[in-house]
Amino acid sequence: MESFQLANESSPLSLTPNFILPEHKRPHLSEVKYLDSIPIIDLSYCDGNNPSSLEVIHKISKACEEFGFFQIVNHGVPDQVCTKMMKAITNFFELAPEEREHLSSTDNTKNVRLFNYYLQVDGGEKVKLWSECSAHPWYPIDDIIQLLPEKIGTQYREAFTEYAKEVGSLVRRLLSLISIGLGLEEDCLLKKLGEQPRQRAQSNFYPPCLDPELTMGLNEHTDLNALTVLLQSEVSGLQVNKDGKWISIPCIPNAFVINLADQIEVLSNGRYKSVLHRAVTNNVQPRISMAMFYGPNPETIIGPIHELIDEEHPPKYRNYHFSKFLEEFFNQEGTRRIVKEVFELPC
Ligand SMILES: O=C(O)CCC(=O)C(=O)O
Ligand SMILES: [Fe+2]
Repeated sequence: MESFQLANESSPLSLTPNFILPEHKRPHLSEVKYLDSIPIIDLSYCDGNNPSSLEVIHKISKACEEFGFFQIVNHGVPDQVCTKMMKAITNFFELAPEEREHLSSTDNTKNVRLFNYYLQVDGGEKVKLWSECSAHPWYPIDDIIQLLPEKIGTQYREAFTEYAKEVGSLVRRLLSLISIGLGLEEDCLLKKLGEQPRQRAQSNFYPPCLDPELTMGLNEHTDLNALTVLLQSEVSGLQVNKDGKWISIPCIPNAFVINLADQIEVLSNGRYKSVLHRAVTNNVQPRISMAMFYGPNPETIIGPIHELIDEEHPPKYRNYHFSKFLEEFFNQEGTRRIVKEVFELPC
């Protein structure tokens, strides 16, 4: 790949000191585990109340308790819909910097924006992360299309419209399987997350880096929404924290990585986990991922679901408007965010 230039920079990306993390923030790649990974769940025979569905629900429930993450195969989203989406994102990040720079903004209240994460390290200095991210809502798609150069606008519109429709159905299906796994009515989580959900897409581009040990693509974080459906290119880089150790997530063609985010941890009263994950860089190939975030509307009240509270399981979190959660999340920009903990009740 030719050298990459971040949209908000004036020269091609290189490993200058403002990208180099202090020792204790580095990925320490030699300590990462490559063998045990998150469960891979086949959704082929999972519809209605047949015995194989119950088995799948059980696997999902176990994965949600133990890992907060799983991959799904045979999920019903046609391969070509995913391929087209990946191609459109690739073309987007291949635009010349001057064709993307008008999208670049540090204002995190902007609906559509291109940005580069940073980490505030000791002494207040900002270290940039080795990635560029583009975020926009699922609907209306015109919010982003009108800002894209004509030559990729049509392609992006077609790819994303189809992709968002498919992922939307998949999310509803997953939310019902997860609800059943929690012993709830199948539409419980969908209803709790409410009308007009906050649905945002984020594509992440990680250019190759000369020394992946010195940089991070995305710093460790949990997702702030309820459920994330992640599509990744055929290059690994995603790592999930399990019992304090980082494990690498293998790339499986046409699979999705599903991760539970903070609002499901709260709704499930801590039974299902929203787990720390991060993306590391590599020195060979660029990597692309797209996260489809599904969360509540800012006006929605989130708190542990009544049916999941009893004497043995007292509420772990207080109820809050999701807007308060968002406010706290954005206030912690640049740090290793600790957001859901702010809403925890004393035990
Ligand atoms: O690139 C990845 O695999 C992870 C992306 C991610 O965690 C996110 O966008 O929240
Ligand atoms: Fe994430």
